[in-house]
Amino acid sequence: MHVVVNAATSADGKLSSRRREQVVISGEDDFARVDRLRADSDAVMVGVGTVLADDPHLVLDDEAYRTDRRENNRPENPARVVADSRARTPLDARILDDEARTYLLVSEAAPRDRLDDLRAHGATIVVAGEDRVDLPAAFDTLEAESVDRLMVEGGGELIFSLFEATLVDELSVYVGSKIIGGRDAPTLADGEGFVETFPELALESVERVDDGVLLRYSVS
Ligand SMILES: NC(=O)c1ccc[n+]([C@@H]2O[C@H](COP(=O)([O-])OP(=O)(O)OC[C@H]3O[C@@H](n4cnc5c(N)ncnc54)[C@H](O)[C@@H]3O)[C@@H](O)[C@H]2O)c1
Ligand SMILES: Nc1nc(=O)c(N)c(NC[C@H](O)[C@H](O)[C@H](O)COP(=O)(O)O)[nH]1
Repeated sequence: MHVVVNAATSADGKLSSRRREQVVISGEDDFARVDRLRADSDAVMVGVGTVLADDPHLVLDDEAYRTDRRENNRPENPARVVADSRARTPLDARILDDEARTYLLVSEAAPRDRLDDLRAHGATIVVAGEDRVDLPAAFDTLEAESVDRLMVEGGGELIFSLFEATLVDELSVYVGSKIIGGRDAPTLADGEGFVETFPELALESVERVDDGVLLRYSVS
């Protein structure tokens, strides 16, 4: 599976404020680029922290992309994937509507009755890992479901885990021209952090977009 991580950070590397509420960092052109990336993917993934903070919809904005996918015998929208160890996704989350298929990756620690409720709201449950989602195992299941190209939209906890598990092939970061600050504000890669060996990136391109900079890296 090819995994592309995309995120928008402030100039000081934050994904949002210390209140963990969504901050709009991208401009119009960057959001259009994100929509294109989604359209080119079989599935779009976030962590449950992002579902709880932003309630994202994760479907395509541009009708032309939907039409194009339909004409190519693909689902109108990419599937949605949430890493959600304890099945905390709210039953009224926007990702549970019927506009796209939604996979919830959970661990064995997720309460059974909660999983039944989420299934009844249309979710496809994938159990992988004892206490936390075992991402490599869950990705094998997604691959068996024809997810060959996965786009990850954050947040920082999930992105760190993906780098830790060496699952990332490409990273694009839009760096917007604002400062958010806050030692507890989420950054691009949170988690435990690396201390001895660090994932190395190869810078592929640098481009001015809106009022910021788009950095594209491949991961060796
Ligand atoms: N600017 C951006 O591009 C952008 C993108 C997405 C999110 N955000 C912001 O990021 C914040 C949310 O990020 P976050 O880091 O709190 O949450 P997150 O979205 O990274 O979700 C983390 C949660 O995922 C679950 N999870 C399950 N298995 C996991 C695993 N193996 N590794 C890691 N997590 C696993 C855990 O419950 C964990 O708490 C919000 O404030 C949101 O607004 C910004
Ligand atoms: N590219 C990008 N630029 C931003 O400035 C920003 N705040 C996000 N945040 C990502 C987060 O996951 C959002 O919640 C989804 O981008 C919302 O997606 P929807 O429009 O609801 O489909 N992403």
